[in-house]
Amino acid sequence: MTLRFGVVGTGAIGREHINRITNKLSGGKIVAVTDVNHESATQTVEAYQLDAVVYPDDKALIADPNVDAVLVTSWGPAHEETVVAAVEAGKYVFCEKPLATTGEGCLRIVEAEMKQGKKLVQVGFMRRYDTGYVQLKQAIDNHVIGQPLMIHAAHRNPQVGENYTTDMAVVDTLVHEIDVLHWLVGDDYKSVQVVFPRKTQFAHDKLHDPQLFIIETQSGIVIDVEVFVNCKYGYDIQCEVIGEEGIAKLPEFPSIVLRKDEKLSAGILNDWKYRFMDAYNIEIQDFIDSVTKKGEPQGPTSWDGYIAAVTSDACVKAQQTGEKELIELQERPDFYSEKKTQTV
Ligand SMILES: NC(=O)c1ccc[n+]([C@@H]2O[C@H](COP(=O)([O-])OP(=O)(O)OC[C@H]3O[C@@H](n4cnc5c(N)ncnc54)[C@H](O)[C@@H]3O)[C@@H](O)[C@H]2O)c1
Ligand SMILES: O[C@H]1[C@H](O)[C@@H](O)[C@H](O)[C@@H](O)[C@H]1O
Repeated sequence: MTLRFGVVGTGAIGREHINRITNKLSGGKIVAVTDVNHESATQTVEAYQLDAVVYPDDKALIADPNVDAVLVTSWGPAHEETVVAAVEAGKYVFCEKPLATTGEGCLRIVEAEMKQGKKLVQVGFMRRYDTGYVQLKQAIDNHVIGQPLMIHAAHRNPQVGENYTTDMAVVDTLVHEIDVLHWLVGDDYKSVQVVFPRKTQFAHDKLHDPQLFIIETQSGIVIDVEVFVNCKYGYDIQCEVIGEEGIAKLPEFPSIVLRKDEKLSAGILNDWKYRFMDAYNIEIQDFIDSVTKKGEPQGPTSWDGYIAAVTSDACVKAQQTGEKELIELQERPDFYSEKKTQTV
């Protein structure tokens, strides 16, 4: 069976996903597209030579009986409305982060999905599909390093644009660690505190950069994540889990090692698109395969989207108050229980 996708939002990542579904992966086909910028949608159909209908809006696209799954790659604030409408129409959804910009918005999606009686939604937290993170999780799950006690992580971008503000360090950047780290250790978050070190001269007025987030889990694991989005030297993702019996570290992105001009050197990437290229391919292939073969996506769920939204809210609040803020989640419905939710 071919999974027929309708795409809402033909910007940067929308086009990347269209390209991978059309030219790299198997079992999926783009049959419809829409974008508030109509020209972007028509140009995308031309550029990728798609046999796809261009719809005026998401409602018309969702109503197309040829659309089995809706790929939501519009701006974050538009996600909730599209996802709820698609789920109510019984369509599968692959939604880029954020699932919705608030915890309440995510809960509305959760309710709509539970009403349908089966999982329809996968959230685009691609790091769970990155080989390095998968290996880290295996080491933790197989007790190779004993109980995890601490995690040191860093999320560094070479630079960001003028429109990137202090809160975006959470909702745009830290959100990846928020998702992947609780999955890694199988624990829920309890609290967060933010420390602002001396500001780099390369950050513009509306951005405090770098920032240090100290997050505690329910079982007492302490996680520190440095978010530094004008680090200059490259795109760099670090994660080290300190356990009772050893330490497990995320592998470096592969690079040849040069011996030249009296120097020993290895390359560092400068763009997130390359760092997680394989993970994006694997996550969308997994969505296609699990929906077509098992009738349900098996990746990050709407509940994971909810956890990320509530945690993001607490992190932004902690940025503003300077206090330790509690991360208070509602009880996980049985529908999303860990046993029922297969992990990658
Ligand atoms: N998983 C990741 O690593 C990752 C990476 C980049 C972006 N993202 C997420 O993907 C989403 C899109 O990011 P982007 O970089 O492609 O942005 P973008 O601005 O390049 O593209 C967004 C597109 O959505 C369109 N759009 C906005 N509202 C719409 C609506 N209501 N209906 C239809 N079209 C609409 C815009 O016109 C634009 O073409 C964001 O939520 C972003 O956070 C995730
Ligand atoms: O939207 C991007 C993307 O999510 C990247 O993975 C992250 O490193 C960037 O900080 C963010 O701006």
